[in-house]
Amino acid sequence: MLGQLDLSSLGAALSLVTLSMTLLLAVAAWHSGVQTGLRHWAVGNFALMLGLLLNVNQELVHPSLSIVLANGLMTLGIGVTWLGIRAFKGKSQPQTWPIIAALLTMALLWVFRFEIDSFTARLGISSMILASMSLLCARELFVTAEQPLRTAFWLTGSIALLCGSGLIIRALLSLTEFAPTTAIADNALQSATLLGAMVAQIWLASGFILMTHYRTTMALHRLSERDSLTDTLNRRSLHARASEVLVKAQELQAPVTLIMMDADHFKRINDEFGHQTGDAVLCHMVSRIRQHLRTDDLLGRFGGEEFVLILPGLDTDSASQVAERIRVGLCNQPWHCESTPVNLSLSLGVACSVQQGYNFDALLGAADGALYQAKALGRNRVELAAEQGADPGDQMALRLLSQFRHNLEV
Ligand SMILES: Nc1nc2c(ncn2[C@@H]2O[C@H](COP(=O)(O)OP(=O)(O)OP(=O)(O)O)[C@@H](O)[C@H]2O)c(=O)[nH]1
Repeated sequence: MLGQLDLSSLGAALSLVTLSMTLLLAVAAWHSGVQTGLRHWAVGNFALMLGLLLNVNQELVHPSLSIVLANGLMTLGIGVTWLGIRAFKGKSQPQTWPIIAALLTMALLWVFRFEIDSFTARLGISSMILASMSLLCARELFVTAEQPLRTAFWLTGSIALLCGSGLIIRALLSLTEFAPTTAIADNALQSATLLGAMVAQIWLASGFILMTHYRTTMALHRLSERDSLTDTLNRRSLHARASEVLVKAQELQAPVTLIMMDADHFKRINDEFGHQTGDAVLCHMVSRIRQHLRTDDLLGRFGGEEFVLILPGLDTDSASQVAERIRVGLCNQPWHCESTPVNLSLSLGVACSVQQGYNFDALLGAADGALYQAKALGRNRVELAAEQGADPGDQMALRLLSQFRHNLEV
């Protein structure tokens, strides 16, 4: 059936599909902003389109020259696409490689046209070179990435792999009786190549757009979840994620501990060293805290210099040890502002679900009370939350004491 398809109609359809995909990628690249790779893919597709056009309309230029030029352009097109994948992944750009590959293809085809005229050799060589380029692209795409980006990477990689495999089969078939006698002869192998190229064009362009779309969506999601200065969870996402952790823990009847932390006398640091140093000290503080965390722990910024830590699976005793390690670690590793040490300490309040229950706000309130107690008792210390039902009058007295001490010390 494939052999009955009209090659020039297929060629025209392929040219139209390639042109459409090139335009689609060019429009996407135009508005791509910081997204790297799309411009390469648009340019690569353009070169590929010119190559395919020349290949199926050999009368446009001298037929023999046409085949040399067409394959050079197609090799260059896939090479630039490969550069685009590397740019998308933030890898180096060996710009000269696609040019060298294209020149090599043209030189070989020139030899097998003008020195030794062998159509079979030309078919085999061009198929093998294009197959190698496609497999190089596939290799760059089979990477471990966060979902859903990995799906887009692997989907596009699978298409590149299929293209490469198809071209290898084409090279092998060129040695058999399935080989066409000329490039423009209506033949099953030629029709299959053009149909395959058409489908691959659509899938590859869609794969690249999907990769860009998923990466943008993931970046936006991350921005909406994180505090821009410290890259910890913001208050809203901390609340949402902590609530999920608490629901799961309640089902399993496992403990969860919440630690509320507040930098001591942070206003002094701002006043003495400036706001910029204050910002750097906050980032330093977060990186020191992170040294003591496991992958499942959640760290969020609750207010200016106030942070909340959720420790799933830890009871009061184990969590207090973590809190103490964080406190001591920060005291021992001050931030340096032009070789002057900027000493910083933390007050921490610890509340565990075993005593306070699994409600986020209740845990937060209890840890906040313990934090005020730490502040009132002189700062740079860890305090445990009072048992549920403790006298609220005591809590109020502690807050007043803490404020009084703060006012005296400032
Ligand atoms: N540099 C910087 N400072 C901040 C940021 N957010 C809040 N602050 C400052 O943190 C300081 C907090 O001051 P206070 O609430 O008086 O608390 P404190 O000086 O740490 O005293 P205690 O908490 O009582 O030990 C204020 O000066 C805020 O301007 C920030 O993102 N960057």
